Amino acid sequence: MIRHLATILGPDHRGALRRYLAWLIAHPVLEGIATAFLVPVLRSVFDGDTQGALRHLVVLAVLVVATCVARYQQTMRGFRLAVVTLTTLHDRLGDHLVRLPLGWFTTEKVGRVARSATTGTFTVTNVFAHLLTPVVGGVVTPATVVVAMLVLDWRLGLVLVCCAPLLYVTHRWSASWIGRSERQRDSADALAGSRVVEFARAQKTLRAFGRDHEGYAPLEAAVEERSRAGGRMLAETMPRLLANGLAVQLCFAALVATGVAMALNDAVEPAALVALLALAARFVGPLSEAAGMSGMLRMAGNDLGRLAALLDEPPLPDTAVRAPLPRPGELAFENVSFGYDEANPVLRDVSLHVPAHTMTAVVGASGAGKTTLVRLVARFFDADFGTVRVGGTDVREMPVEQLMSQLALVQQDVYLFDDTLEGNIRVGRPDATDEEVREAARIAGVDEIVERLPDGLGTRVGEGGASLSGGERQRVSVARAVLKRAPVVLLDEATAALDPENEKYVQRALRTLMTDSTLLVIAHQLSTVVAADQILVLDEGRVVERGTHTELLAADGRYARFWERRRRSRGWRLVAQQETEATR
Ligand SMILES: Nc1ncnc2c1ncn2[C@@H]1O[C@H](COP(=O)(O)OP(=O)(O)OP(=O)(O)O)[C@@H](O)[C@H]1O
Repeated sequence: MIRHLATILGPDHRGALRRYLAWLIAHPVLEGIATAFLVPVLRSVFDGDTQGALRHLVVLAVLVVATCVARYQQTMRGFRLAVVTLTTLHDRLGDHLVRLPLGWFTTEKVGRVARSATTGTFTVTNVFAHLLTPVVGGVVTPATVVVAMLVLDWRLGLVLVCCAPLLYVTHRWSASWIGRSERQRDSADALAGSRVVEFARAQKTLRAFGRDHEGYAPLEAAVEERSRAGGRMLAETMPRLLANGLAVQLCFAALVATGVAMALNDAVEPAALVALLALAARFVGPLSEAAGMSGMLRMAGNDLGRLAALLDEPPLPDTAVRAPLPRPGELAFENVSFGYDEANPVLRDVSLHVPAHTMTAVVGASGAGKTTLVRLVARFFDADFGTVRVGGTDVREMPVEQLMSQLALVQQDVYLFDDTLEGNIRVGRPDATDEEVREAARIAGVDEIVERLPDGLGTRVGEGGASLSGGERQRVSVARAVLKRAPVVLLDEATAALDPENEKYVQRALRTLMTDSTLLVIAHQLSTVVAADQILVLDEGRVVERGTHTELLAADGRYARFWERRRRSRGWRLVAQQETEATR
């Protein structure tokens, strides 16, 4: 747990954490010694030794003051670390997330981040404020009492030493059970949470097929499992917490029995026995309190573990030194192989060269690896073998920020912020002038959307761009790319979202982009394919054909068959093809 706390607080606060831990241990040690001093005080009082009692009382007073100082230091330092966590954890999480590879952000992982950002922060502050003090005290105070007891009366001390393994084993046994059932409940919680989100997202589909009033079996199953896991956790936790408490009380009973037997055999003075039992009470009290908290501590440990694992997630290897770009705007793959897992390669020995200011269209069946190709350029993931070059330089040898300044990405699932249209286009280049924003909007056909909206470019688009159609959202994304004027544009053309109107604007934007940028397009529109300088046909992760439209048609291979199929199914699109050819 301490290792997790060190990870969560970060290197800047490790020294403060160490000092806090030192006080956290010093306090119960001093408290244990102060309690042990009660024995000589009480012995002197029972023996009628006033001088001795006074001497011991002075030492006791000094120890009590030292204990108070330690308690103050420990509380204040714990409080400060809790405040540090509250104020910096979200920043640290944010800083860490921006350094993770983009491919890391799956729905499940994003859900984990959201939960860690909320419950994790609460847990860390709770650990500092309420948990560590009683739990550390619950172990260190009794340990000090055992040492003191061995010094004051080795026989009773020995009883406590013999009790230690029993207490340890009971604690480990109950804590591991509680930890396990808490992990099961947490997984059930996470599953139920993601099923609720899935259910909300699936509403359109469920209603379209009239399935909305039948319930949603995966959600119901997840909710049921969550309530089962909650019940199981309660049923498994309570008896084990009670067993913990019972073990502590058994140890105390053994101590009392031994003491009484010793007193009956005149092996110890009754007065001394009372003093020693008073000390033994300090052994039992903190232990019982700590035993009661062990469940909470284990749960907090799991929470901290998850949060620390998130912060330990390896970031994208990055370099600080800007690399020279010997061939600006050029894009190349050299014998690149990649798989999301080792057993299933998705790209196999792919080599390609996209000269600056040209357009390359990638076509291929669904699952051929087209999107993966684009992801490797933007370092969503790094290639397993081979090299991806942008501007003639290996993408791994330039800082991520430099790489991103070279790229503009237009994806199918465009994310728009709950901001104005203008704000969303400006994401491409925040310092662009108003005139440049308007020009980018015009080129991408956003001005045509603007005319229909009440506040023009100042109209808010709703969360995720909810008030725009799929094609309109992609036009905004294209406008961002136009505004960014990046040397390389990676465009995953929308399939269904482009009606002829949208397609016309995207084509116009592609022509504009080509004057300044190099384009790698996952092409779905025949007009885009025909307009490309080079077409790559991808099949099961390999480039199986490459050339211009005319060359590939003449080769009468896969591309010719792809073209024929698409032409038949979307014959009317040939009009667009002719238009495009006419404009070249
Ligand atoms: N994040 C991921 N994790 C694991 N496998 C993935 C991931 N993304 C894609 N894949 C798998 O990699 C293969 C290639 O996917 P990719 O999305 O690159 O194909 P594509 O040619 O773009 O397909 P489509 O045209 O349908 O979008 C597919 O088998 C897919 O299931």
